[in-house]
Amino acid sequence: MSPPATPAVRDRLRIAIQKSGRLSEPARALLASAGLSWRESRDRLFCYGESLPVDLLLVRDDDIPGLIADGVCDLGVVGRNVLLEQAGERSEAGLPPVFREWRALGFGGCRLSIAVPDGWDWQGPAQLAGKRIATTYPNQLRAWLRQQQVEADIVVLSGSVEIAPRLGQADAICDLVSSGATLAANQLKPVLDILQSEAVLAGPVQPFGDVRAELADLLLRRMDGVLRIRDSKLLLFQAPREALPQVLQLLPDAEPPTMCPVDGSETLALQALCHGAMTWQRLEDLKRAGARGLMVLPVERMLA
Ligand SMILES: Nc1ncnc2c1ncn2[C@@H]1O[C@H](COP(=O)(O)OP(=O)(O)OP(=O)(O)O)[C@@H](O)[C@H]1O
Ligand SMILES: O=P(O)(O)OC[C@H]1O[C@H](OP(=O)(O)OP(=O)(O)O)[C@H](O)[C@@H]1O
Ligand SMILES: [Mg+2]
Repeated sequence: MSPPATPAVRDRLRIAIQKSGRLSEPARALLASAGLSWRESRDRLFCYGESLPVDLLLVRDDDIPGLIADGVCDLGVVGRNVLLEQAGERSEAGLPPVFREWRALGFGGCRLSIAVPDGWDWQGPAQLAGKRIATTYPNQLRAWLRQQQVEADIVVLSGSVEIAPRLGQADAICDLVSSGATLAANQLKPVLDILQSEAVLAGPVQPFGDVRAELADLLLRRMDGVLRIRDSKLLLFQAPREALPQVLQLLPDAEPPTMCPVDGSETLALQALCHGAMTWQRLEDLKRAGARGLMVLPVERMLA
């Protein structure tokens, strides 16, 4: 691992995202929603920013924290699991922190979990004492074992961790779990989560000392706007004035609605920005409460 480089003065911001994999498309979609567009290079490893001086570097996700540490990239979209693992590696090596989580991005959700063979009668972490635990996340596992005051052997693997107990390489594992299907297919059960992970925007610990600070601020403000309304919907409908209390009770997650009378009648036309899920059940409840002509529209952007 190279020492942190003094960040070069640059007038463009460079963001690293996963080239291909789980975080690749959602990361691009999020950045595009924040108004970024790019001219793709032929090798598709570098995309030149057209709408703003913000370029993309397409890389393996594991390389992203190191690229930030080396000052090659300014920001990156990476799983919290990867970011913390590499932060742990630096800290074990006595190196100062150089990257950190700037924002949680709400996709790529998974857990880093301890899993044991189905047949184990799980009593708690003390049961792992003296056992071999296979993982690709040795730094987080080591820190967690230390916290639990449990001494166990960490077997570091580069992949296919779930098969280790069946191959006799380990007694338990510590790996990413989402649906749990991979564990089940390998006769393992999750017993403890040591990390809740999701994709994050990672950036340097030290603020940028040049024009990149303004660019990063602008990008963050836009991303926050996108994240805030990602699941929001604009609800349009009409309702008799007398039904208003019941209708509004069904919209606790809405911004104060805009209302206007329809042709001087006792009917109101309403427009409400709702941040929670707009399920069929909720629409049916609204209709029962007196709402008519309900229309649910997606919201693309919002400036606070
Ligand atoms: N089963 C899962 N469900 C949801 N998210 C996951 C799952 N597995 C991993 N992730 C998240 O997605 C990130 C990227 O996973 P992916 O499998 O695409 O990475 P990879 O195989 O290491 O890719 P690369 O080729 O870039 O190294 C993980 O670091 C984690 O944050
Ligand atoms: O709980 P689940 O929904 O089954 O997901 C968990 C699996 O997903 C990831 O593997 P991936 O499919 O990316 O394979 P890889 O680790 O070999 O890249 C992770 O390493 C687990 O093995
Ligand atoms: Mg990887």
